[in-house]
Amino acid sequence: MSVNDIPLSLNAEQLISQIPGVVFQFFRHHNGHMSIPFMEGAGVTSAPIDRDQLAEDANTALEQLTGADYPKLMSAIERSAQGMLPLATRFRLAPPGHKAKWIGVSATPEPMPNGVRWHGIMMDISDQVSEEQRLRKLCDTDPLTSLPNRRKLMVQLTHLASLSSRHGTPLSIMMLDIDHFKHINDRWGHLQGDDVLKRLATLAQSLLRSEDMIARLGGEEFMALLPLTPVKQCHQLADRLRHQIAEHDFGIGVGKVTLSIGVAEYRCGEPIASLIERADQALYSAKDVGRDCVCLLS
Ligand SMILES: Nc1nc2c(ncn2[C@@H]2O[C@H](COP(=O)(O)OP(=O)(O)OP(=O)(O)O)[C@@H](O)[C@H]2O)c(=O)[nH]1
Repeated sequence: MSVNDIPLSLNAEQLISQIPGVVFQFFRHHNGHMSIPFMEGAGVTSAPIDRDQLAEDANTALEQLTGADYPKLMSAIERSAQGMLPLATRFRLAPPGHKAKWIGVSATPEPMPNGVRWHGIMMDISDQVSEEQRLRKLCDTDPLTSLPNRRKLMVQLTHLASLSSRHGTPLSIMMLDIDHFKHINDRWGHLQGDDVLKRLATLAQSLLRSEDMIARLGGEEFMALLPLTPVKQCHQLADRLRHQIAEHDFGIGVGKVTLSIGVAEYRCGEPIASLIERADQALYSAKDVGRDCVCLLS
């Protein structure tokens, strides 16, 4: 008997109940009313689903989606309807008392006289999303200090500079470098040097606001981004940070770890490289005038 002779043991309905996902039909009326007239399958949520209710009205259920997921899903539906393009998006499903899951949706639109109808599938993609998040974190994080790395900082700086240009709001940066770090390594060993970097990262982060970002650029060099902060305030903050570091015992005695800091403020529309260059020059000046100080180039 060939493979083709083996009778199919499942009909379409039985098959759908076996797949790890949901097959659905979604309808959006021209007046905005939404419904899910057909939905079969499993594995998307362990919470009970009122299919009759969804067949009547899906608006109420969709409005329960968390955070930005509802507007994101609505705009994906709108784009798909406008261009008759495939719908492909994801959202979080967090029914009360049940584990939150990431659901991936993929559907094809079809114009109808009174609206648009989609046929598609939904699947639990929670494992895939947490793997993506783990890899993204790995790409963006300095492994020693757990601070954001240079790559993450440049993305954030680009974003903040564009906001600052658009709204005319201040943005300052600090370039920080540990003084004579080579001596610390030579005198107390590399492991102790690593420990200084880790403790300094934690301390500096605790002294900044949650909307600020401090990143490790590499070696003993760090950069902090301070949105909505004019350079005068940034200078004061840098000085406070410098003091706290100098007075802290990093396990090798008070006063053994000091920072030189260069500060600069973003000039509306300037290239990011030139802002960094000014902060860098200010840092060189701080080193030149004797270290353990903050410099600003006018
Ligand atoms: N422990 C440790 N040391 C590092 C790490 N990355 C870079 N270094 C060391 O940091 C030292 C930096 O030395 P330099 O560039 O001469 O700077 P410095 O000694 O701080 O001198 P100034 O910046 O001029 O005050 C070198 O000895 C590097 O080996 C790290 O991840 N861990």
